[in-house]
Amino acid sequence: MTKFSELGLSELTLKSVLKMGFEEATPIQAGTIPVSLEGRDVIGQAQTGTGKTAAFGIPLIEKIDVNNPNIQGVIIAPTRELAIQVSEELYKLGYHKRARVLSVYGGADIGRQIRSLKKNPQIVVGTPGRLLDHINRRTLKLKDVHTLILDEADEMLNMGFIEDIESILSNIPETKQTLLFSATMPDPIRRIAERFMTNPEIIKVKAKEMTVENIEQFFVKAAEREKFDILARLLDTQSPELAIIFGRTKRRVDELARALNIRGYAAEGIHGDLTQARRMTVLKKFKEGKIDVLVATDVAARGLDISGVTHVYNYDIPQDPESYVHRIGRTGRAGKQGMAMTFVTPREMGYLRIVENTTKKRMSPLKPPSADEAVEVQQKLALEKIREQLAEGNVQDYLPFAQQLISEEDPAQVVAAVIKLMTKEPDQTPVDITPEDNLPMKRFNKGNGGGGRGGDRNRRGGDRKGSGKPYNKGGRGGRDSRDGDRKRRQGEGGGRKPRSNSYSS
Ligand SMILES: Nc1ncnc2c1ncn2[C@@H]1O[C@H](COP(=O)(O)OP(=O)(O)OP(=O)(O)O)[C@@H](O)[C@H]1O
Ligand SMILES: [Mg+2]
Repeated sequence: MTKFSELGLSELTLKSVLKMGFEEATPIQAGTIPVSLEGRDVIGQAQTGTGKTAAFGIPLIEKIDVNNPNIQGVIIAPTRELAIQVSEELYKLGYHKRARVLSVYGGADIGRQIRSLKKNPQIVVGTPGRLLDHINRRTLKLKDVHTLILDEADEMLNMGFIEDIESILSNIPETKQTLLFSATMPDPIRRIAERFMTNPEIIKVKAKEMTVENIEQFFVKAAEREKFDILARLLDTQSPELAIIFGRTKRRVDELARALNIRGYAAEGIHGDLTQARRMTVLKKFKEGKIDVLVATDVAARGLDISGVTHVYNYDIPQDPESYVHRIGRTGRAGKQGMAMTFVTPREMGYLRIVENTTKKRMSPLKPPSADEAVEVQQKLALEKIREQLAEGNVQDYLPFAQQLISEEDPAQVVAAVIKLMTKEPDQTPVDITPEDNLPMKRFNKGNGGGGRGGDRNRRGGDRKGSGKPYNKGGRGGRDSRDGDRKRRQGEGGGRKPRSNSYSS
């Protein structure tokens, strides 16, 4: 175990790190911080929730010259919410040093961002589209940038952001240091990444499995039409503190959120077609526990660090193993426990095996609870609440009513009625969820997923222009648009990408 005090950090940075409550460096931090401080290019790979943000953030803060008012570090992240979160963490890491950090992302007032840029931030965290927009408007001056960081690098290269990233890169001095981090780094993507790095050191935290051990992983085999009732029962029996439910498409997310509301759950959806204001409100409510179920597309799969997420449900099995790793990684962070449940239709079992082969971890079959079991758990929860209230006392104001009821009725009947009122009974209100097709049967041979992405109903064919380069054939046009402010371009939308299922760990 390495303590932060042993990493040779400056006093001010160390003070900020300790103020954040970090004492011991996680393995990826201990592995990459010294190499990054030497100025080497680094590719860092470690499991979800193991502190990659500080792993790249600390060396960057160390390298900021606070007497230089110009931008010195640029961090690119695939989604707006992640850009905001990363900028907040960098702000904390640079708190005592007084490093100035700004986030820029689509869907927000560009005029205000331009005014903020004039206040001389030293670190800018942004989504690719908006960063490029600022470069084109000449509102982002990059001549003093010495560090470029790509968080979730594989995702951005995979998504068709490669052109944007190359354009951003061409505006940054060649002498810069480049750092790339992700929990997943498929070989073909890593090779692309290495193209724009100089002799990078690859630091991979060795782990038996690609997912963290403290997430219990289950699969639920169910027909498409059964999924929703099973989900509701699972929510009732597992009583998550906070849960994220991932759906395949935006329509799916909207329908699930609505259906959950109808059945009495405090749920809201988030996806790339919502306004940025709406996305932020929903996320804030979730973080504050005002809603306890967040329904999301993969827009929320990468990087988001929300404490209290105890359960992740994959209502639809993800199409890539990488997506699975990141989705379930929203729980079980920083050493906490988590549970992940993945629904799979009988015909999609092949996908489940591909995921397992990649993560090197088997999911256990989970028998869906029956309606009776779900009620029983809810009744027990009601009892528990009553016992807690009794232990707390402070019920004298209610005693006269209690005495009145008991004088009129059989006491057992009275208590039974109270428990019934407090029990969330199974709600059979019909809900409307459009069935999704099974993912297409996959033909795959060793090391190559090879399958199409035909199952995605929401494909936006022309999302991004293909560049003719490998891995950029329309990117993930079919998936959620991460940086939704970008102009839709004309172009091929094949969405096929060669994919590797083999990892060298
Ligand atoms: N050294 C540390 N000691 C204790 N907690 C830490 C330490 N480093 C980071 N954390 C906390 O761990 C959590 C996860 O960190 P972070 O979001 O950086 O993970 P990550 O590796 O980037 O995950 P992902 O792959 O999902 O992006 C955060 O809440 C962070 O504050
Ligand atoms: Mg991260």
